[in-house]
Amino acid sequence: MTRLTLTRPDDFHLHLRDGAMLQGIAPESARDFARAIIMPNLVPPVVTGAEAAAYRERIAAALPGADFTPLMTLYLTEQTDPADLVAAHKAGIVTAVKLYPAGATTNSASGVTDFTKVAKVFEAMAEAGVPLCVHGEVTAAEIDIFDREAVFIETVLDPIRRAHPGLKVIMEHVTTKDAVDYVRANPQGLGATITTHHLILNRNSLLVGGMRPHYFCLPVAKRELHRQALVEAALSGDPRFFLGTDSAPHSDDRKECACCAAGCFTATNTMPILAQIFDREGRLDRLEGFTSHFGADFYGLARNAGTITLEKTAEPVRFPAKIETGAGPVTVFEPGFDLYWRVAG
Ligand SMILES: NC(=O)N[C@@H](CC(=O)O)C(=O)O
Ligand SMILES: [Zn+2]
Ligand SMILES: [Zn+2]
Repeated sequence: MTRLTLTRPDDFHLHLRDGAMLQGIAPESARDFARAIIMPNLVPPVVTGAEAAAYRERIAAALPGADFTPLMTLYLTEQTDPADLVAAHKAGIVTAVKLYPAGATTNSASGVTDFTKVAKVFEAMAEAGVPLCVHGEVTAAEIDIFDREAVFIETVLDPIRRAHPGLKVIMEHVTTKDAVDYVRANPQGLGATITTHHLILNRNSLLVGGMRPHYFCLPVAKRELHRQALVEAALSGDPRFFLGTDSAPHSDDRKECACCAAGCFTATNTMPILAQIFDREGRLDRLEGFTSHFGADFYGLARNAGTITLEKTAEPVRFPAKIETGAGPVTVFEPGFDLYWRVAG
């Protein structure tokens, strides 16, 4: 197959940042994607309905004339007001709520430390049908960074889901076989996003031959067997696994330094990379479900009406190495193999 027309895709996990960075990188997502779940980890974070509405306006202003709908999230804190959250959801301002364990990742200092303090918020969300997006890593210093997702599932996520069986949960950017198995074992109200880069990277990619800051993200890439489990889940056609790129731009000066920021920037070339991966595995027929149907279905959103067409090329396709922004250059994710797919329109 050399041409493939798909329902326009959605990105169910995206960082657009703010200010000059937002201006520079938002068009990279709006080109291929119709909608995206916008992460709220700004500095300071987006915690109220009013802040989400104002952020949505700034995103719209950065994308004049674009056919792109930002789906906003609130950053859950121990002070979150359930009434404000539910009202913002009812008003169509907020689509979901994001849980960051305090200190787990970039800009997560205001996250939750004591999960019993947000029980009332979870109750209100379950009642109103507001989904909870979860950054699933524990942060205790004694837990090895490669084990943090698996330990989170057992010690935090599973207890929350048992206490609030009506809560719809999305495990964001899953990186382990443990997470894939947990989703499969729990058919009710549980989904997971998979990123583009975690389908490609294992921990060797990050560390062998020198440290690669542009491959450093959180949760960190794991052993090869985990990457294989993610590829298998993404290609399986199981509708509980869908695309959330976690495209997370940082300017090069924040990546190429002694203590580099976590995040891979994949907005520019995600669709060609995914086409290549699905094609290589002989499963192009499953790409549309993963990128354009399953996430919308899980969130209870209508599927997009528009389409995009992907085209297979004879020669490798070149992408810009960097996107220049007013906040500095941002390096585009380099998959480590030639790409023979491009978005034709
Ligand atoms: N994924 C990352 O490595 N970084 C994200 C935060 C996140 O999604 O955890 C960011 O905001 O930069
Ligand atoms: Zn995260
Ligand atoms: Zn993220």
